Amino acid sequence: MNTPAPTRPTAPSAGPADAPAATGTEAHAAPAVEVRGVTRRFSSRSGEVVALSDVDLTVRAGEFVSLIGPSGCGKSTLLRLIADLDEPTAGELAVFGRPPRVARQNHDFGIAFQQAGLLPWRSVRTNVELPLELHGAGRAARRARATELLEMVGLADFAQHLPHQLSGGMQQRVAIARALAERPSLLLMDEPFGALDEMTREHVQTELLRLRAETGAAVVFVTHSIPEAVYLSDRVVVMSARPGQVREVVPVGLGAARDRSDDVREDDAFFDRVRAVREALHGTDGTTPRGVDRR
Ligand SMILES: Nc1ncnc2c1ncn2[C@@H]1O[C@H](COP(=O)(O)OP(=O)(O)OP(=O)(O)O)[C@@H](O)[C@H]1O
Repeated sequence: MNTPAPTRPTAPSAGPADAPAATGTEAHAAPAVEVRGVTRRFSSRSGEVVALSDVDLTVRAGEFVSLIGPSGCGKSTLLRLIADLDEPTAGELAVFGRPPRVARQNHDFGIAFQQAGLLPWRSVRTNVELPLELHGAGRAARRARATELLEMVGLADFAQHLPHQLSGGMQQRVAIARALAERPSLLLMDEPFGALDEMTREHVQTELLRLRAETGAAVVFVTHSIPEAVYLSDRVVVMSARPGQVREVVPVGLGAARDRSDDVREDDAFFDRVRAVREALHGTDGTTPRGVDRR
């Protein structure tokens, strides 16, 4: 069961006009992601589910955008459409100006999901090398890139370990390193830190900000945590209960990712933005929707 559908949002604005300037190092003419009038219906024996209804969203190159909303409002569905793991019933999507399928073939994006999804029989190093191996990179190039990435995520000393010898947070860092292996200009992340304890989670959030500043990649990040969305993002896209629509877009403006230290979490500006996202989520009944975490 989901919370009752809220009233139709007033003028949801997720377009380029309100997006901050791209912060990435790589200049792209086209936005990282463009979603125009996207609807996704699922049919099953028990009837039809409208997961997304007429969604518009633009994510600029180098921008960090979080998607937050009640459980079942279509966040994962939207991410899967961007990643070419599914197709819309209506509407159009583009990744750097190209159809998602072409973007996938060009390795324009990397994906990290809640489960780190590492292959248990492969070492940390060879897990990170996997996408390069699948796409035909030579051994020396793979090794060099994996070494660089493991240093970047602070796991150079664990290259020979197997995944089960690492903590959950370390495994998630390996998954992020793997997602970055082919230098994607876009990272698609679906609750990547959802299974981590609070301290580890804050640590990997800070790490992700640093990596994002270093790589200049745009990020689309699905989360249930309001503070996580605020800490990480340039903008937070608040979605309504099913059928998922963009209810409101909250600009965060806590400064450039590379300058955002842990102390930001104690700032008045941070609490102010947390409150703004919470209010956008509340709907008409004043309660936090199911599946959204106030912590
Ligand atoms: N392959 C599918 N077949 C049928 N229904 C689906 C399918 N995928 C998603 N749905 C439905 O679409 C709706 C949106 O699902 P989705 O997983 O995108 O929501 P979500 O916002 O990511 O949820 P949560 O926050 O709980 O992870 C749900 O009602 C779900 O049951």
